[in-house]
Amino acid sequence: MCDFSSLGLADWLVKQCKQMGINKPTPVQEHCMPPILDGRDCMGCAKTGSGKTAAFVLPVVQKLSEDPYGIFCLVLTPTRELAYQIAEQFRVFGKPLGLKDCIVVGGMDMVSQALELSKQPHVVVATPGRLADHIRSSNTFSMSRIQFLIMDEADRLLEQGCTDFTKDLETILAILPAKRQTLLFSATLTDTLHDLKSIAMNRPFFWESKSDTRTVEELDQRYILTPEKVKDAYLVHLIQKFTDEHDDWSIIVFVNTCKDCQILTMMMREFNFPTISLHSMMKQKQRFANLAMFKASVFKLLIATDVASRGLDIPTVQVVINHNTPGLPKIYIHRVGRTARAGRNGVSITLVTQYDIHLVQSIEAENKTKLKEYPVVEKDVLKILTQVNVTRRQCEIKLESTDFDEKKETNKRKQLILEGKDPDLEAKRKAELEKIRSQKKKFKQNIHETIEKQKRGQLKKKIMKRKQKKKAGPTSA
Ligand SMILES: Nc1ncnc2c1ncn2[C@@H]1O[C@H](COP(=O)(O)OP(=O)(O)OP(=O)(O)O)[C@@H](O)[C@H]1O
Repeated sequence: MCDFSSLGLADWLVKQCKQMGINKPTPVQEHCMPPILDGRDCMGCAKTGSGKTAAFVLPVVQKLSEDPYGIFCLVLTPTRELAYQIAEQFRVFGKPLGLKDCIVVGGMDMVSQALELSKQPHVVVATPGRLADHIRSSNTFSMSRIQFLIMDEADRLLEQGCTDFTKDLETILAILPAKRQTLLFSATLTDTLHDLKSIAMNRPFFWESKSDTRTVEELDQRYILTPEKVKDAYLVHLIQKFTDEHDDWSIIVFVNTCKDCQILTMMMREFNFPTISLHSMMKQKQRFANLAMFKASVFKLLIATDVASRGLDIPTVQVVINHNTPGLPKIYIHRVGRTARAGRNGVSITLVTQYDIHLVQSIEAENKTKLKEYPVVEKDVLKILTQVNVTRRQCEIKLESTDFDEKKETNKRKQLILEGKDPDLEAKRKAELEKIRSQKKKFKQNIHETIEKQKRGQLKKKIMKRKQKKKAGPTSA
C-alpha cells in the first residue's frame, strides 16, 4: 500500500499530515507528489474534493525546508476566499518550519500588503489583479528567485470569462524567473491544456484521474423541472424539507447574479432560514465574515454567486442547489463539487426550466452522468406558491429602495477607472457599438428579407409557368 513516506515525503511532514487526519495519499497526491519532489513541472487534473491542494502544498513545504528563503513560492488563484484557504494549508503544514505567508488579494488594504511583501515571506498567495497592481506600483519586493509558481484553478485563471486575468498574468509572469517549477491544478484542466503548456515548459508531468465520469460517485445528482415562476417555491420547499428531516444540515444555493443573491437571501430570511450571502458586490471584509460564519455553522444556508463555486472546502455542506442551470458543464462541475468532498456523500439539485433542457443535456454529455429527477410532491409546492411570490416581490421592492443598483453602477465605473479607462468614454463607446450592432442586424434582416422575396418571386414564376404549360396541354416530343 502506498503511503506518504514511500512518495518521498520527510518524516516530520508525514507526522504533520497524521495530525490533520491525513494518513493515506489520495490518487492525485500519489501521482503528482513524486515528480514535483523530483523537480518537474506538473499539471494535475483530478475531481473536486480529491486533495489537490495538499498535492502541491506538501512538496513545496518539503523543498522549502531544504533551502528556506523568501520569496520561495507564489500561488495564484482566481478568488480571494480561496487564497485565504490555501494560505491556511501552507501555514498548517509548514508550522514546524515557522513558514511565513503573505496574502495579496483585492478588497484589502494595499499598504499593509506592500509592507508584508517587503518582509520577504516564504509563500505569497495572491489573486492576479492585486498582485499585478503591486508589481506596477512598487518595487519593495522581488520575485526573481521564486522556486515555485503554482496556479490553482489554472483553467479559470487562463480563460477569458467575466473576469479576465490575462493582462495581469502577463505582468506577473514577466517578473518571474524562467528557471522555476510550475504547478497547475484544477478539476477541469483539459480544455485549456494547450495554453497551460506554454506556462509549464519544464518537461511538464501531466496527470489526470482516470474515470468514466467527471463528478464524484458519492454525489447524488438530481434535477427538478419547473416553470421559471415556480422556482422560488421549489427552493423554499426543498430547504424546509431538509430543515425538517435533518438536525444538522448545511446548504449552498448558487445563483446567477449578485442581485438575485441579495433578493434570495432576503427572502430566505423572511422564511426564517438562517441565511447568509456571498457575492462580489459585498465589501471584502463582509465576504470573509459571512464565509467564516457559514463554515462555523452559525448560518446553515449560503446563497452565493460563482465566486464560491471553485475550490472552497467546507466539509459540512451536504446539499448544493443550482437556482439557475449553469450555462457551462465546467461551472456545473465546480458548483456541485462543493459537496461530496473527500469521500463524503452529498446531493446536488438543479432547478431546470423548459428553456434550460439543452444545458442539462450538455452537462450530462460532458460529465458522462445522467441527472435523475428529484421527487417532489407538487401539491405541497403549489400550496406555498403565492406566499413565496408575494415575499419575493416585497423583497424586490425593498432592494429597489436601497442603492443596490447604483452601487453596481459605481462598482462598474470604479473597475473601469482601475483598468485605466474613462467610464464616460466607455459608456459612449458601448452605445456606439450597440448602434452599429443594431444597424448590422437591420442590414442582415433586410438582406434576408430580400432573398426570401426573390425566392418567393421565383417560386411564383415556376408555378405560373407550370400552370401555363398545363393549360397549353400535352406537347408532342
Ligand atoms: N490524503 C488525504 N486523506 C484524507 N483527506 C484528505 C487528504 N488530502 C486532502 N484531504 C482533505 O480533502 C478535502 C478536499 O481537499 P482539497 O480542498 O484539496 O480538494 P481539491 O481537490 O482541491 O478540490 P477542488 O477541485 O474543489 O478545489 C480537504 O478537507 C482536505 O483536508
